[in-house]
Amino acid sequence: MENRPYDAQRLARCASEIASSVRELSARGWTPATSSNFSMRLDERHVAITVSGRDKGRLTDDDVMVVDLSGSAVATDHRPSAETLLHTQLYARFPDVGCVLHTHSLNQTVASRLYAGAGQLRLEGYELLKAFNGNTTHEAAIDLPVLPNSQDMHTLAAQVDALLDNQPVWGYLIDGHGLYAWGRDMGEARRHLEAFEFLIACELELRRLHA
Ligand SMILES: CSC[C@@H](O)[C@@H](O)C(=O)COP(=O)(O)O
Ligand SMILES: [Zn+2]
Repeated sequence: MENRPYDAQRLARCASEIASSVRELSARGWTPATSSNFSMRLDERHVAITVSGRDKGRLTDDDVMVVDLSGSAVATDHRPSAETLLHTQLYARFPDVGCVLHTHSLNQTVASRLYAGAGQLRLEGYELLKAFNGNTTHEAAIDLPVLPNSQDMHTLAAQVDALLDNQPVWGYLIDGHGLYAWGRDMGEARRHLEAFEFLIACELELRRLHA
């Protein structure tokens, strides 16, 4: 058996968890045209992440590879997600982060366009705010940041770093692009992702109704 610098059994479990979760999210239409990327922490130095360009609706365990915290591929010739740096920066900065999910749903993308000027979308007064750690009441508010898009990952990562310096957040939108959300494990990251998606949809619907 080859000697790998990470636990191969943990990789197998994470790859399976990522692939099945991603297929579910894809079935909801949140990952059009091969977009979106997903990862889980393997250990202090390694991350399991989706291979770049794969069809997320048909994702298999083999479409998940390993990178180190600088984003370099480990023990594989596969190319990691083009947005790997946006994942690894969270793992490097927060030892508690165990899973990062990035999707391109219609609601996320439309909201990112509408609120890019304001730089954030305020989510306030919703029972579902309790899906985020630390919130115990609907009488709360979360400002979901909206960052300018860039094809230069270092530019994007610098914007995210500045954001994380200023406030505790569980996710952010990128203008015309999509949503990043994370948590301590897949369950928590999905809860955050689904809560953001639902609350964003509520805000868009209220705008449509001019409420
Ligand atoms: C198919 S366009 C979307 C990509 O540019 C990117 O934003 C994305 O989410 C997926 O990139 P990937 O390299 O497959 O992880
Ligand atoms: Zn993307």
